[in-house]
Amino acid sequence: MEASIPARQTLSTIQAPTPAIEGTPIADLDGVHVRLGTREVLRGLNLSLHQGEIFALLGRNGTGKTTLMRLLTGQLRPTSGNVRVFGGDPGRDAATRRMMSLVPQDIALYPRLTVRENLEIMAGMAGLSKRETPLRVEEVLALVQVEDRQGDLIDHLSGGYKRRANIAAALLTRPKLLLLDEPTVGVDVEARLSLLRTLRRLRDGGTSILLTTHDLDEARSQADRVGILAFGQMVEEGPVADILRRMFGDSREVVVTLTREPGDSVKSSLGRLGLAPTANPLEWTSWSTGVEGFASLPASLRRHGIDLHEIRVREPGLEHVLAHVEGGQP
Ligand SMILES: Nc1ncnc2c1ncn2[C@@H]1O[C@H](COP(=O)(O)OP(=O)(O)OP(=O)(O)O)[C@@H](O)[C@H]1O
Repeated sequence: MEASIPARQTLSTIQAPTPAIEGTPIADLDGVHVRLGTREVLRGLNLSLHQGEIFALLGRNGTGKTTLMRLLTGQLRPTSGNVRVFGGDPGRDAATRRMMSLVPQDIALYPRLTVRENLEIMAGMAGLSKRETPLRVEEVLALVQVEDRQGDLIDHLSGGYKRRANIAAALLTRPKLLLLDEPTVGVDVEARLSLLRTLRRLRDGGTSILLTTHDLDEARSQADRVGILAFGQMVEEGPVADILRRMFGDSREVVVTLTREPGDSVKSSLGRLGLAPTANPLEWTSWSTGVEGFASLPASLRRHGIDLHEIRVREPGLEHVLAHVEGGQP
């Protein structure tokens, strides 16, 4: 069996340089370092965001995704390095900050007021005039499709509707860059699809969207580009298909499921056949670039007296990318 890829070291050596990315940059982070307390959270991070794209920021808990958002919104200044958004410094320029909105993970609305009342108050706080407020409120209610619930108290809304109302508030100022911290966490499938449709509509209208998510399927299906944050840097960045091609080429993961947990001698045999253990003691994996690589595997396992329950071939996905980059050295 061919087990060529992806031992971590092998992968690092086959990675090609990131190809040039098209699109008008609207935000640039250049060599950004951030120290919080004794921790160096970001260590020379580089990132460009483009106009009219959905960019999904991925990475384990605590890797600095929220920190990066706070840099973009100017709530946090870098310890060193440069942050430019729409040509300005968000830490210094109020005009730059007004061009973007952050949708936090927590619902930032008054629970005992209706959706409409919340939006009217937020419009006033954002500096919209009394004359333009009603029209803009109507527009954002329509954009996030909460018109039918505008008279309900926030407290009485489901999680999905609360999220939509939260996004509606962020859209009052017509931001050119919308940042969302885990927008779909804890909402049901229907609400999630509706939220994602809203984001795509905004993107198609020219808004740039940066969102954080731990949902890899969502990132793959919705984002024009993803960025993977690990060890204080953007370790991978680009369209998912490009990252997968660059990292895995034609390789596919072969997953072997055994009928029972292997003992030491069977484990040695599996290792000799090029299979590596996974977190599930019944599952062993290898990588192969062609059918020939695994077609003979069932017979080989039988010869070693190993009972096979199932053999599957999997396309590489973002979970493989994350496992690879997060297993690297800081
Ligand atoms: N004020 C602070 N002082 C010290 N450390 C901090 C401070 N704020 C955040 N941190 C640490 O910085 C790191 C990055 O935090 P951040 O919230 O940006 O991570 P994250 O990727 O958004 O995490 P999650 O996925 O859990 O939301 C974490 O280890 C966090 O504990």
